[in-house]
Amino acid sequence: MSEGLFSLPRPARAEIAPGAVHVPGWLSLDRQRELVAACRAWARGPVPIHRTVLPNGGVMSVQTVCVGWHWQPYRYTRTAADVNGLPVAPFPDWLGELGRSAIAAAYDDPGAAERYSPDTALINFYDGSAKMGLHQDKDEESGAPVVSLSIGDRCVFRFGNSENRGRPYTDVALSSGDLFVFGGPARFAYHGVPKVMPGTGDPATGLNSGRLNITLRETGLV
Ligand SMILES: O=C(O)CCC(=O)C(=O)O
Ligand SMILES: [Fe+2]
Repeated sequence: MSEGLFSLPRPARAEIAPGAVHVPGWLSLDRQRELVAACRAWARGPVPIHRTVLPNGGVMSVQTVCVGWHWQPYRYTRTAADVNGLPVAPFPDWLGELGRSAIAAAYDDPGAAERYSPDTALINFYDGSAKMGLHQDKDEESGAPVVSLSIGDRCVFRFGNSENRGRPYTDVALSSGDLFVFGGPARFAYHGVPKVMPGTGDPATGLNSGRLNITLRETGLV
Protein backbone atom coordinates (compact mmCIF):
# COMPACT_ATOMS: atom_id res chain seq x y z
CA MET A 1 0.00 0.00 0.00
CA SER A 2 1.33 3.45 -0.87
CA GLU A 3 2.33 5.85 1.88
CA GLY A 4 1.41 9.50 2.15
CA LEU A 5 -1.39 11.96 2.29
CA PHE A 6 -3.83 9.95 0.23
CA SER A 7 -3.07 6.45 1.51
CA LEU A 8 -6.03 4.63 3.00
CA PRO A 9 -5.80 3.24 6.50
CA ARG A 10 -5.02 -0.48 6.59
CA PRO A 11 -8.21 -2.33 7.53
CA ALA A 12 -8.24 -3.19 11.21
CA ARG A 13 -7.86 -6.86 12.03
CA ALA A 14 -9.84 -8.39 14.86
CA GLU A 15 -8.93 -11.71 16.44
CA ILE A 16 -12.28 -13.29 17.29
CA ALA A 17 -10.68 -16.39 18.84
CA PRO A 18 -7.11 -17.71 18.66
CA GLY A 19 -6.65 -18.54 14.95
CA ALA A 20 -9.85 -16.79 13.83
CA VAL A 21 -9.30 -13.36 12.29
CA HIS A 22 -11.78 -10.88 10.80
CA VAL A 23 -10.40 -8.31 8.35
CA PRO A 24 -13.19 -5.85 7.47
CA GLY A 25 -13.15 -4.28 4.02
CA TRP A 26 -10.30 -6.44 2.73
CA LEU A 27 -11.59 -6.78 -0.84
CA SER A 28 -11.64 -3.66 -3.01
CA LEU A 29 -14.83 -2.91 -4.90
CA ASP A 30 -13.08 -3.93 -8.14
CA ARG A 31 -12.07 -7.27 -6.63
CA GLN A 32 -15.62 -7.83 -5.41
CA ARG A 33 -16.92 -7.10 -8.89
CA GLU A 34 -14.47 -9.57 -10.44
CA LEU A 35 -15.45 -12.23 -7.94
CA VAL A 36 -19.17 -11.67 -8.56
CA ALA A 37 -18.59 -12.05 -12.31
CA ALA A 38 -16.54 -15.23 -11.80
CA CYS A 39 -19.16 -16.70 -9.46
CA ARG A 40 -21.92 -15.89 -11.95
CA ALA A 41 -20.07 -17.86 -14.62
CA TRP A 42 -19.49 -20.82 -12.25
CA ALA A 43 -23.16 -20.71 -11.23
CA ARG A 44 -24.12 -21.48 -14.84
CA GLY A 45 -22.06 -24.65 -15.02
CA PRO A 46 -20.72 -27.16 -15.84
CA VAL A 47 -22.39 -28.02 -12.53
CA PRO A 48 -25.04 -25.35 -11.97
CA ILE A 49 -25.70 -23.68 -8.66
CA HIS A 50 -28.09 -25.83 -6.65
CA ARG A 51 -29.56 -26.42 -3.21
CA THR A 52 -27.71 -29.28 -1.55
CA VAL A 53 -29.89 -32.13 -0.30
CA LEU A 54 -28.88 -33.46 3.11
CA PRO A 55 -28.88 -37.17 3.98
CA ASN A 56 -32.00 -36.67 6.14
CA GLY A 57 -33.87 -35.33 3.08
CA GLY A 58 -33.61 -31.71 4.20
CA VAL A 59 -32.69 -29.14 1.57
CA MET A 60 -30.23 -26.37 2.36
CA SER A 61 -31.63 -22.85 2.03
CA VAL A 62 -28.38 -21.55 0.54
CA GLN A 63 -27.54 -22.23 -3.09
CA THR A 64 -24.10 -23.66 -3.69
CA VAL A 65 -21.67 -24.12 -6.53
CA CYS A 66 -18.24 -25.69 -6.12
CA VAL A 67 -14.94 -25.18 -7.90
CA GLY A 68 -12.03 -27.64 -7.84
CA TRP A 69 -13.78 -30.34 -5.84
CA HIS A 70 -17.51 -30.87 -5.48
CA TRP A 71 -18.86 -30.99 -1.94
CA GLN A 72 -21.87 -33.00 -1.04
CA PRO A 73 -22.63 -34.09 2.50
CA TYR A 74 -20.17 -35.19 3.71
CA ARG A 75 -17.37 -35.67 1.19
CA TYR A 76 -15.56 -34.18 -1.78
CA THR A 77 -15.65 -35.70 -5.24
CA ARG A 78 -14.50 -34.54 -8.67
CA THR A 79 -17.93 -35.03 -10.23
CA ALA A 80 -21.31 -33.89 -8.96
CA ALA A 81 -23.26 -37.16 -8.70
CA ASP A 82 -26.02 -35.38 -6.75
CA VAL A 83 -26.53 -32.69 -9.42
CA ASN A 84 -25.77 -33.62 -13.03
CA GLY A 85 -22.84 -36.03 -12.85
CA LEU A 86 -20.40 -33.61 -14.51
CA PRO A 87 -16.93 -32.66 -13.25
CA VAL A 88 -16.88 -29.27 -11.51
CA ALA A 89 -14.97 -26.31 -12.96
CA PRO A 90 -11.20 -26.38 -12.34
CA PHE A 91 -9.80 -24.31 -9.47
CA PRO A 92 -7.96 -21.36 -11.06
CA ASP A 93 -4.44 -20.25 -10.04
CA TRP A 94 -5.60 -16.69 -9.38
CA LEU A 95 -7.95 -17.93 -6.66
CA GLY A 96 -5.05 -19.71 -4.94
CA GLU A 97 -3.06 -16.45 -5.08
CA LEU A 98 -5.99 -14.61 -3.54
CA GLY A 99 -6.08 -17.23 -0.78
CA ARG A 100 -2.37 -16.71 -0.05
CA SER A 101 -2.86 -12.93 0.15
CA ALA A 102 -5.77 -13.53 2.53
CA ILE A 103 -3.61 -15.64 4.85
CA ALA A 104 -0.90 -12.96 4.70
CA ALA A 105 -3.47 -10.30 5.66
CA ALA A 106 -4.89 -12.34 8.53
CA TYR A 107 -1.80 -13.82 10.17
CA ASP A 108 1.69 -12.47 10.90
CA ASP A 109 3.17 -15.62 9.39
CA PRO A 110 4.67 -15.31 5.88
CA GLY A 111 5.41 -19.05 5.88
CA ALA A 112 1.75 -19.90 6.43
CA ALA A 113 0.81 -17.70 3.48
CA GLU A 114 3.43 -19.30 1.19
CA ARG A 115 2.39 -22.82 2.14
CA TYR A 116 -1.32 -22.21 1.67
CA SER A 117 -2.51 -24.08 -1.37
CA PRO A 118 -6.31 -24.16 -1.52
CA ASP A 119 -7.72 -26.51 -4.15
CA THR A 120 -11.43 -25.95 -3.71
CA ALA A 121 -13.94 -23.15 -3.33
CA LEU A 122 -17.48 -23.47 -2.06
CA ILE A 123 -19.58 -20.58 -3.24
CA ASN A 124 -22.80 -19.99 -1.35
CA PHE A 125 -25.55 -17.61 -2.35
CA TYR A 126 -27.95 -16.46 0.37
CA ASP A 127 -31.25 -14.87 -0.59
CA GLY A 128 -32.94 -12.75 2.10
CA SER A 129 -34.22 -15.75 4.02
CA ALA A 130 -31.35 -18.23 3.64
CA LYS A 131 -29.35 -19.30 6.68
CA MET A 132 -26.71 -21.83 7.53
CA GLY A 133 -26.88 -23.82 10.75
CA LEU A 134 -23.88 -24.21 13.00
CA HIS A 135 -21.50 -26.82 11.66
CA GLN A 136 -17.81 -27.69 11.49
CA ASP A 137 -15.91 -27.74 8.19
CA LYS A 138 -14.39 -31.18 8.68
CA ASP A 139 -14.65 -33.02 5.37
CA GLU A 140 -11.15 -31.82 4.43
CA GLU A 141 -8.15 -34.03 5.15
CA SER A 142 -5.91 -30.99 5.57
CA GLY A 143 -5.86 -28.83 8.68
CA ALA A 144 -5.00 -25.73 6.61
CA PRO A 145 -7.09 -22.62 7.32
CA VAL A 146 -10.41 -21.82 5.69
CA VAL A 147 -10.51 -18.42 3.95
CA SER A 148 -13.98 -16.85 3.78
CA LEU A 149 -14.88 -13.87 1.57
CA SER A 150 -18.21 -12.06 1.79
CA ILE A 151 -19.90 -9.92 -0.87
CA GLY A 152 -23.32 -8.26 -0.86
CA ASP A 153 -25.75 -8.14 2.03
CA ARG A 154 -24.41 -8.01 5.55
CA CYS A 155 -24.98 -11.05 7.75
CA VAL A 156 -24.54 -12.30 11.27
CA PHE A 157 -21.75 -14.86 11.27
CA ARG A 158 -21.74 -16.93 14.44
CA PHE A 159 -18.31 -18.23 15.38
CA GLY A 160 -18.31 -20.72 18.20
CA ASN A 161 -16.12 -23.25 19.93
CA SER A 162 -14.76 -26.60 18.74
CA GLU A 163 -16.76 -28.73 21.19
CA ASN A 164 -20.43 -28.11 20.46
CA ARG A 165 -23.00 -25.73 18.96
CA GLY A 166 -23.55 -23.90 22.22
CA ARG A 167 -21.78 -21.06 23.95
CA PRO A 168 -19.26 -19.63 23.98
CA TYR A 169 -19.71 -18.09 20.59
CA THR A 170 -19.21 -14.65 19.09
CA ASP A 171 -21.59 -13.02 16.61
CA VAL A 172 -19.66 -11.05 14.00
CA ALA A 173 -21.28 -8.79 11.37
CA LEU A 174 -19.76 -9.70 8.01
CA SER A 175 -20.13 -6.98 5.40
CA SER A 176 -19.34 -6.83 1.72
CA GLY A 177 -15.60 -7.08 1.17
CA ASP A 178 -14.83 -8.67 4.54
CA LEU A 179 -12.33 -11.46 4.99
CA PHE A 180 -12.60 -14.03 7.75
CA VAL A 181 -9.94 -16.69 8.24
CA PHE A 182 -10.14 -19.60 10.65
CA GLY A 183 -7.20 -21.88 11.14
CA GLY A 184 -4.97 -23.34 13.83
CA PRO A 185 -6.88 -23.79 17.09
CA ALA A 186 -10.02 -22.31 15.44
CA ARG A 187 -9.98 -24.54 12.36
CA PHE A 188 -12.65 -26.93 13.62
CA ALA A 189 -14.83 -24.41 15.44
CA TYR A 190 -18.58 -24.56 14.87
CA HIS A 191 -19.83 -21.66 12.78
CA GLY A 192 -22.91 -20.62 10.83
CA VAL A 193 -25.02 -17.80 9.46
CA PRO A 194 -28.22 -17.26 11.49
CA LYS A 195 -29.30 -14.14 9.62
CA VAL A 196 -28.77 -12.07 6.48
CA MET A 197 -29.89 -8.43 6.38
CA PRO A 198 -31.62 -7.87 3.02
CA GLY A 199 -30.93 -4.62 1.23
CA THR A 200 -27.64 -3.86 3.00
CA GLY A 201 -25.36 -4.63 0.05
CA ASP A 202 -24.06 -2.21 -2.57
CA PRO A 203 -25.30 -2.99 -6.09
CA ALA A 204 -21.98 -1.58 -7.38
CA THR A 205 -20.49 -5.01 -6.57
CA GLY A 206 -22.63 -6.42 -9.39
CA LEU A 207 -24.84 -8.23 -6.90
CA ASN A 208 -28.25 -6.56 -6.77
CA SER A 209 -29.49 -8.50 -3.79
CA GLY A 210 -28.46 -11.32 -1.50
CA ARG A 211 -25.14 -12.39 -0.09
CA LEU A 212 -22.32 -14.28 -1.71
CA ASN A 213 -19.83 -16.18 0.40
CA ILE A 214 -16.75 -17.85 -1.03
CA THR A 215 -14.76 -20.22 1.15
CA LEU A 216 -11.37 -21.49 0.03
CA ARG A 217 -10.16 -24.75 1.45
CA GLU A 218 -7.39 -27.29 1.10
CA THR A 219 -9.05 -30.67 0.76
CA GLY A 220 -5.82 -32.62 1.18
CA LEU A 221 -7.15 -34.94 -1.54
CA VAL A 222 -5.44 -35.88 -4.80
O1 LIG B 1 -21.52 -18.05 4.52
C1 LIG B 1 -20.64 -18.08 5.37
O2 LIG B 1 -20.14 -17.05 5.83
C2 LIG B 1 -20.17 -19.40 5.92
C3 LIG B 1 -20.22 -20.52 4.93
C4 LIG B 1 -19.78 -21.81 5.51
O3 LIG B 1 -19.63 -21.95 6.69
C5 LIG B 1 -19.53 -22.96 4.65
O4 LIG B 1 -19.69 -22.87 3.43
O5 LIG B 1 -19.11 -24.01 5.17
FE1 LIG C 1 -18.53 -23.77 7.10
